[in-house]
Amino acid sequence: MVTTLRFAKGHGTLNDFVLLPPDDDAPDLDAREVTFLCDRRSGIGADGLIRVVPIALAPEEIRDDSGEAQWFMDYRNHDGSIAEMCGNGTRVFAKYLVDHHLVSGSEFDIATRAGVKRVLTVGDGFSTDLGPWRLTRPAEAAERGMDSVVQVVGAPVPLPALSLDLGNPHTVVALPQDVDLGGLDLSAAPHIDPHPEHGSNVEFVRAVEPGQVSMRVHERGAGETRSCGTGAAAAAIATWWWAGQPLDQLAWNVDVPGGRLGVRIDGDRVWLSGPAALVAEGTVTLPPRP
Ligand SMILES: N[C@@H](CCC[C@H](N)C(=O)O)C(=O)O
Repeated sequence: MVTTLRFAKGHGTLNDFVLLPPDDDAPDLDAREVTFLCDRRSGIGADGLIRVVPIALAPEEIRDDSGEAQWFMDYRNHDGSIAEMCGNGTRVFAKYLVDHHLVSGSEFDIATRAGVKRVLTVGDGFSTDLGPWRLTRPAEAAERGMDSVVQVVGAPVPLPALSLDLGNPHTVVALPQDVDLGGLDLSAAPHIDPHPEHGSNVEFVRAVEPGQVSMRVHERGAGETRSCGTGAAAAAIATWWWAGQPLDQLAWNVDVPGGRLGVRIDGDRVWLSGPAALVAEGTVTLPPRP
């Protein structure tokens, strides 16, 4: 049987996504089909895939916890694995909902596997309440500021890192001044010790000035990407944590290869803001199932 799907393509600071519009008849995609769609040569090409799912068709555990949300962001990584959350994805998802008149007003909720997220329209982009953040290993983080080490090609020695949970897992490395951020080789996954049970996104961060960092990221399930929204939030929170949590430094600019993201730390919650763009719509035919 030939399956043809409608799709849209979008990005947030060059973290790019294939979006599949609401479609009652669309089949559940397996990992092979997700990787086909995300492949940059044989498919459309993207860091991840987002299905736009009416809340009534979302899995029961998502529906039960969906509050006012009318839409579920079903997120898959480039390799077909499921991720709990995608910060840049929430803005591109919001852009799709707004442009297709699927929501009204300038504030609305979207359901994700990491809970309901409120999105606000701001300027030419969106701001998302990513919700609560937490230190993955608070005792070690409080005592030493670090809880793991990361080995990466381009750094001479393993580098201390801090693990954070933003709904999805992050390991943030503060780059020493003598290691060049641009010189790191992120073509292979950095090695984390101890290895997180469910894997981790890994952010390499250079503090530029108070309230500003530069970052590169290796994403779980996708490899190096030009941006990661939850990663930017983790990078800002970790840098703020290492600085002693100063109350006059709650707003951060995070520069990534794909542009600039804003992060605002609000107690145990965190907000992410930035642009979102839709660049194409079309149809695509899936390879036949074996
Ligand atoms: N790019 C995203 C994060 C996508 C999921 C991540 N790769 C994971 O597996 O947790 C973002 O903008 O947050």
